[in-house]
Amino acid sequence: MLFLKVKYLDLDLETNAIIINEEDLKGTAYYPHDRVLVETSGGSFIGTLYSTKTMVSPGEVGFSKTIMPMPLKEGEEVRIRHAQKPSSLNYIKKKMEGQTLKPHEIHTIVDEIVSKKLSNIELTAFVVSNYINGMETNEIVEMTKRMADTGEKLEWENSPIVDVHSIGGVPGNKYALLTIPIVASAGIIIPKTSSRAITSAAGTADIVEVLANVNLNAEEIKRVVKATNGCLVWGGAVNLAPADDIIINVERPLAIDPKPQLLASVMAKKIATGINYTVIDIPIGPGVKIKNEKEGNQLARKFIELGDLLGIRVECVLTYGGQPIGRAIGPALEAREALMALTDFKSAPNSLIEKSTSLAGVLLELGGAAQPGKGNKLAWEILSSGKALEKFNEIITEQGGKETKPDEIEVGNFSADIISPDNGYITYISNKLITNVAKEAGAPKDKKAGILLHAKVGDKVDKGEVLYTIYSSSEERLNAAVNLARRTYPVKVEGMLLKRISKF
Ligand SMILES: O=P(O)(O)OC[C@H]1O[C@H](OP(=O)(O)O)[C@H](O)[C@@H]1O
Ligand SMILES: Nc1ccnc(=O)[nH]1
Repeated sequence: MLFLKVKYLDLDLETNAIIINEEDLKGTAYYPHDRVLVETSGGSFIGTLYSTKTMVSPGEVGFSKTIMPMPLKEGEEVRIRHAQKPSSLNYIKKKMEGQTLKPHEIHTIVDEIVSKKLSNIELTAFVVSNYINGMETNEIVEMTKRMADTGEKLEWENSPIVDVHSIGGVPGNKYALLTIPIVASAGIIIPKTSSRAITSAAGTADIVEVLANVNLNAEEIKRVVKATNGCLVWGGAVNLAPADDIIINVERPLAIDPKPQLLASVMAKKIATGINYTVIDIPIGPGVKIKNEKEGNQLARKFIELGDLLGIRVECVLTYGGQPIGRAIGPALEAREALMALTDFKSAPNSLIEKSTSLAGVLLELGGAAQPGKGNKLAWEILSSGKALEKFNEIITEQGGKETKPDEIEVGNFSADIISPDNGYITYISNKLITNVAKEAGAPKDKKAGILLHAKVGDKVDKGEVLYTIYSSSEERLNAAVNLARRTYPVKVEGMLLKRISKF
C-alpha cells in the first residue's frame, strides 16, 4: 500500500490517471498502467497508475481535477492499493463471444461503468461487442432500466409531459431548436435533453450551447420548464442516466452508435426525465445510422416495444436523411440557420422547416393541442406568426443566454470555398464525408467550425461555382479540412451523361 499526498495537476484528462513519482514506485509491486484503488476520506475510486520524473515530487500523487469523482483537499493523504479486476470483465468477454447476458450481469456492467471501475479499453470492448453481436430485447430492457436507476430522476406535477428525440446521424440535424419552441408555445410541457455529438459534427447540446448554458442541474431544468414549458439542455450535465455520457465518450472516437446502446441511451434518458410520450425521429439514408426503410421499421418496432415494457408511449417517425438537413453543419453555423428559420422561415431551407414542423405537428397532436391530422398546420402557424421565435428567446434567456440575431453569431475567421470542377448537377452529397470534413475543420469542439452548403442535391451548378464553404477558427485545421475535401469529394457534380463505356 502507498500513502501519498494529493496534488492537483493542470491537466485535462479523460481517464482516471493516478500520477506518481517513479522514486516512490522503486522496490514496490506497483507498476505503470496497473489498476489501482485510491482510498480517501470521502470515498474511493479506481484509476490507472502512471509514473513521472517531474510532474509530482516523491510523496505526492497527482490527479487531474477534471476527472475527480469527489472533492479532495490538496495535501490530503490518500491510500493507494491494488484494485481487483472489475467483476464485469467476465461478462464483457461473454458478450465478445456473442452470448446472452443475464440481468445481474448487465446490472454489474452498468454499475461498474457508473462507478468508473472500467478502463476505456474494457468499455470499448463492451461497446464494440454490442456493435458486432447486438443484444436481445431483454438485455436492452435491463440495460435501459439500470442506466436510469443509477442516476437522478425528474418528477413533474402536471401531465402529459411530451418529448422528441432523434437517433441522429444525419448532418445539420438542428430541428430541435425549432420543434421545441413551437410545441412549448402551444402550452405543452417539453423538457428536452440532448446528448452532444456522437457521430455527427454537432449534437443539439453543442448547437444550443452557442447561445445559452446547457449544463443545467435538475433544479434549474425545473425552473426553466416552469417559466417557459420547455428547455434545451445537455443530458450529461444532470445526473440523469449517468452511464450514457461515459459510453458516448468511447463511441465518439469510433463514430459508432451500436443499436442496443442507442436504444438504451435514448430510452434511459426518457425514464429519467419522467416523460409520458416521446416521438423518436429515425433518419434514413446512405451514410446515416439506418440505411433503408426496412431497417427503420425494425428499429421503430424495437423502440415501441421497449416503450411498452418501460411504460412510455413511443411513436416513431422515419425521416428523409439522404443528404444534410438544411445547409449548415457545425454548432455556430447550425445555431445561425435555426435562428434564421425562426426569424423568417421564408429565408431558411425547406428541408429544415419541413422536418421541424412535421415533428412538432406529431407532438402537438399527441399533447392534445391539435386534432389528429391538424398538427402540422398548427406548427406552421406558430412558426410563421413569430410565436416560436418568442418562445425560443424565452428559453434561451432562462438558460442564461441572450436574445441574438442570426448575423450576430460568429463563425470561424478562416474559411475556404470548394468550387465545382465542372458544369453539371449535384447528384450526391455524402453524409459521412461531409461530416468528416466538418470534424477535420474542428467541429464540434471548435463551435465556429463547420460547413455551409451553397447547393444541394438536384441543383444545377457551373464550373467554378462555389459548392460549399468550410469554416474554422484555426488556419491549420482549415487547411487539413480543405485537403480532406479535395481528396474525398463529399459533393458530387455530374453531367447528364454519367459515363462512356466502349471497347476502344
Ligand atoms: O448525430 P449524432 O451525433 O450521432 O447523434 C446525436 C444527436 O442526436 C440526438 O439529437 P436530438 O437531441 O434529438 O436533437 C442527440 O441528443 C444528439 O444531439
Ligand atoms: N445514442 C444516442 C443517439 C441519439 N441520442 C442519444 O441521446 N443517444
